[in-house]
Amino acid sequence: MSFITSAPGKVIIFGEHSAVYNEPAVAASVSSLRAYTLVERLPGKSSIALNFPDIDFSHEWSHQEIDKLLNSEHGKKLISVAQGDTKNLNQELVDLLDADLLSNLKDSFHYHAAFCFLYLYICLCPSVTGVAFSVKSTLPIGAGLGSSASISVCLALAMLKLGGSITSADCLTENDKKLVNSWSFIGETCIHGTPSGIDNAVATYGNAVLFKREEDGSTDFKFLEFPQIPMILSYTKIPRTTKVLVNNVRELFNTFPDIVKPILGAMGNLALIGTALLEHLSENGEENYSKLLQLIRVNHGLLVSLGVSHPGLETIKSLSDTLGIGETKLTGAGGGGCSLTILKHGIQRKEIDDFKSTLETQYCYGTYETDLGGMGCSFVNVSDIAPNDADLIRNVFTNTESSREEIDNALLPSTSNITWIC
Ligand SMILES: Nc1ncnc2c1ncn2[C@@H]1O[C@H](COP(=O)(O)OP(=O)(O)OP(=O)(O)O)[C@@H](O)[C@H]1O
Ligand SMILES: C[C@@](O)(CCO)CC(=O)[O-]
Ligand SMILES: [Mg+2]
Repeated sequence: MSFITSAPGKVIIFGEHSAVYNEPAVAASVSSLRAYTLVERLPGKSSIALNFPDIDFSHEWSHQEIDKLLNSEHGKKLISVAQGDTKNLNQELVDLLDADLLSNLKDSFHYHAAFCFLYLYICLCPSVTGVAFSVKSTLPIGAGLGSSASISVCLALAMLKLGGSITSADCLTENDKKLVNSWSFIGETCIHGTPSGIDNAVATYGNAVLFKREEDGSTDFKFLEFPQIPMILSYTKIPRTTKVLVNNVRELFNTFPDIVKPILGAMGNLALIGTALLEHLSENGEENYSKLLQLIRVNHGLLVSLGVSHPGLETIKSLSDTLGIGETKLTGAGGGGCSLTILKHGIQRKEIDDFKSTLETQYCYGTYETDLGGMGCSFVNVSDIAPNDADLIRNVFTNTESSREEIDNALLPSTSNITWIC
């Protein structure tokens, strides 16, 4: 029964934060940055173990601890209600998990990851015991590239398989992906409270989407096709959490609704106009491309007005302006984390390298060049991997120090020997 699940990170091109207020937004998966979850039997044990080496956290719940919850009348009732609701967390179940299974973790940095894991486990495969889940990711964590959504998708897919809701062997069906998307939304809700659902939708389906959350909590999205856009992702390494930033915007909204609503509405319009430009990027000579760049600048300005930028992000923006290489906006929740610079046409490699090396040497920031789009969630059975490769993979999951290159060589769709099922 050993298998691995995987899901990509994402870049929001237009509409972070406004997406939470039901405005349209555009995002694409990042093909080279992904999370992976290895699911294996725990020989001779009946506990449930989670191993999150990226955040230096592991935990094991005994069968007895979990059974106490599963066998109580109150617990059974709450679980059955929660199993039927993929829009909201069941607060009574959350309180029970907090009091019983998460009490030692409540105030720790690890709480939200453990909470996401446990809520999904209790809803999706509570009778499965004697299993270990190990999560490894090449995404920077808490950086705006959807690390929380990619682990939520990996865990939801793994647990839906273990619980028997997903049985497909050769490909994931539309219905399978719908289940993964719905339950990873619940995982995202555990981690950051009020997600729009855009990050988990992109991590589930891959590609690029125009996304909109509706008033009733349902979501609507359309896949977009556009050519690769030359871009650089810069990572300030300034930590922040999406939960806090989304809450800060909520407070601003509540204080000045008449001011903040039109800003969010402008972002939504910008995402729609940006979509039309992306879909016709190579038409009208340079006109559509330069309009796209203008919209990137406007979107960043609107995000600054909501208070979700950071001096570190402004450093990147001001360097890209000074060098005249393109337009920069923060991406994801902001407050640190990453920015996205879309390069002007005709920029030379040397100019890009100057930009990157200044950020890396003067500010110790990281940079990524990655294509957008590509495969969403996927899985592979360990029995279908050549024994040598399987050893390499186990190493990656057990060695807390494994580098991005080692993880990519062992697991990344484009560089490993694995045939992922998607
Ligand atoms: N590899 C990982 N291992 C364990 N937990 C992780 C991992 N990646 C993400 N997480 C969880 O997700 C949290 C970060 O999620 P958060 O939403 O704040 O940032 P993000 O998803 O990286 O950025 P954004 O939401 O702006 O795209 C971490 O604190 C942790 O709880
Ligand atoms: C800030 C936000 O809009 C994007 C985070 O990547 C939150 C969300 O949409 O869930
Ligand atoms: Mg997140």
